[in-house]
Amino acid sequence: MKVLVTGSNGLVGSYVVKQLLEEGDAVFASSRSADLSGFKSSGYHFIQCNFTDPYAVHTAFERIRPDVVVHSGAMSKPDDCERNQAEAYETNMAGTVQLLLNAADYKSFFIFLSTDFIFNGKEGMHKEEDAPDPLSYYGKTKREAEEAVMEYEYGWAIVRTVFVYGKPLYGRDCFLNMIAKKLQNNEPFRIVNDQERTPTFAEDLAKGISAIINKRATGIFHLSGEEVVTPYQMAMAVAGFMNIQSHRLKPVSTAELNELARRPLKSGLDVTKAKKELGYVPVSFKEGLKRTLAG
Ligand SMILES: NC(=O)C1=CN([C@@H]2O[C@H](COP(=O)(O)OP(=O)(O)OC[C@H]3O[C@@H](n4cnc5c(N)ncnc54)[C@H](OP(=O)(O)O)[C@@H]3O)[C@@H](O)[C@H]2O)C=CC1
Ligand SMILES: Cc1cn([C@H]2C[C@H](O)[C@@H](COP(=O)(O)OP(=O)(O)O[C@H]3O[C@@H](C)C(=O)[C@@H](O)[C@H]3O)O2)c(=O)[nH]c1=O
Repeated sequence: MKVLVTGSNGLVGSYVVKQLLEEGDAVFASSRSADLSGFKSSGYHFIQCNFTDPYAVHTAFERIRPDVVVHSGAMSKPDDCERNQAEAYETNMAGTVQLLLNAADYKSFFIFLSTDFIFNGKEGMHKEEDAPDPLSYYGKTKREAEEAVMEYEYGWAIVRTVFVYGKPLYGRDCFLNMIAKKLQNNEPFRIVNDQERTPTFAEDLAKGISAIINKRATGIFHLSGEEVVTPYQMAMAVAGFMNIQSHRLKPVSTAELNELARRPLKSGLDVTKAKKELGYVPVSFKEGLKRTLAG
């Protein structure tokens, strides 16, 4: 099976590529910049492509003729999206439409990575059918892209996930590694403690996406962890794992942190459907943390 994975230089894309290679698929990894990975297997191919460029996307699809597209590429920093709204729309919405148009030519099965930030976070533990109400421009672009995906005729799945963490395969640190470095250097850092999340271990997410591909499961799926924690609680778990009692991490409120993009306060996702229909079994946060930070 030939799978095109966009966003392969990112945290999520890197784990999806790894998982699919392990399963023996022909993986066409794609990012805007040059390949960061060290993947060497014969099933691995890299295509540098800006998916907002219609000609580049057309050429890539002509070459690959993918059976499946996993669209993980995005402008994924909510504050950047708030600041540069035209670029965020072009990347997250128009780029997704460009990929959908080309995927239709090859009747590829299309999987789109979306986010808990499409919800307003008033209730928390959202189910797939809950009404979207994004608070940030990032969330709005992802929701509009979801709506475009739902119009696709040849089989689609939308995977919503939350605060993904895992040992970086390459590329930038995840939140947990970033906190570990602050602790090691005894740096001061203010961390929000009134936002609830169900953080997602990247390996679990990649396995869930693979199950969707193998079952050709269509519709919306929530794939995240099951435990509700705040970023400050996550950071304290890192300190506990590292056995550091004295540190300069400080809990703050959302109002005090005063980030540019509004974030949902209660944003956990309910994964009951994925457990039932995909056999999705996420690890505990404790286990995910251990596997992220261990040697
Ligand atoms: N990380 C998280 O906690 C969560 C992520 N998500 C969603 O999951 C997906 C992946 O997130 P994550 O891995 O963290 O993202 P990253 O920011 O780590 O990676 C983004 C990837 O997208 C690529 N990309 C961005 N713009 C373009 C473009 N115009 N053309 C081609 N490639 C582009 C980047 O390429 P390059 O680096 O080469 O520029 C990079 O490979 C996103 O859709 C995000 O919205 C949802 C919920 C939580
Ligand atoms: C920079 C900073 C962040 N934080 C918190 C806010 C946030 O909860 C967490 C991580 O910060 P980030 O800005 O990376 O994450 P943030 O953008 O809030 O997280 C989101 O990412 C996008 C892609 C999603 O779709 C969401 O699911 C979600 O995980 O750390 C602090 O507490 N203090 C700080 O100084």
